[in-house]
Amino acid sequence: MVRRRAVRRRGARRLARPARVAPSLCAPQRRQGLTPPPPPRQAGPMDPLDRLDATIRSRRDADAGTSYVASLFAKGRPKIAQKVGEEATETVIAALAEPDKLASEAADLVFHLLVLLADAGLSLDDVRAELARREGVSGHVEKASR
Ligand SMILES: N=c1c2ncn([C@@H]3O[C@H](COP(=O)(O)OP(=O)(O)OP(=O)(O)O)[C@@H](O)[C@H]3O)c2ncn1[C@@H]1O[C@H](COP(=O)(O)O)[C@@H](O)[C@H]1O
Repeated sequence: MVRRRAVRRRGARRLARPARVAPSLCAPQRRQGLTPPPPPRQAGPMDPLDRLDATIRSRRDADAGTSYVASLFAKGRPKIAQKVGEEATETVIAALAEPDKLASEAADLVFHLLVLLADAGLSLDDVRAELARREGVSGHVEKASR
């Protein structure tokens, strides 16, 4: 009887302890990328991209003499689209020849792309929604289903 109670107590202690996974099982899993990714960073007013997107849309009726974004809107969509093309080319050149300039060129590209989206009445949220819709579907799988 005394022995059975001791066994029961040991069992309860074992249940109360958090489950441990041997480190030898964890490490290879992490290396193979099988552990879940960290939670996504929350977008919102503190995100520089969201702030930029809002600033760009707020320039729609601004003075083209004082606002570069307003001057782009005033020139029209073909000119904005041309700027996106130029910045994309500069980004590609940086990636291949001047990697230290890649982040800066990518910022120019994203900035002009946001202006183009705004001119077409779209925002970063529309791009987010499209990317969310695609989430988890491999490009290979999507292509094969066409
Ligand atoms: N992030 C940017 C940003 N990135 C790049 N640029 C401008 O984009 C322009 C690109 O220069 P280019 O020589 O390629 O183009 P360009 O001078 O128009 O020459 P052309 O194509 O006309 O020949 C430069 O004037 C850069 O300063 C930007 N201008 C503004 N912003 C952001 O937009 C906000 C609003 O800007 P304003 O509308 O000017 O108040 C700013 O507070 C910034 O946060």
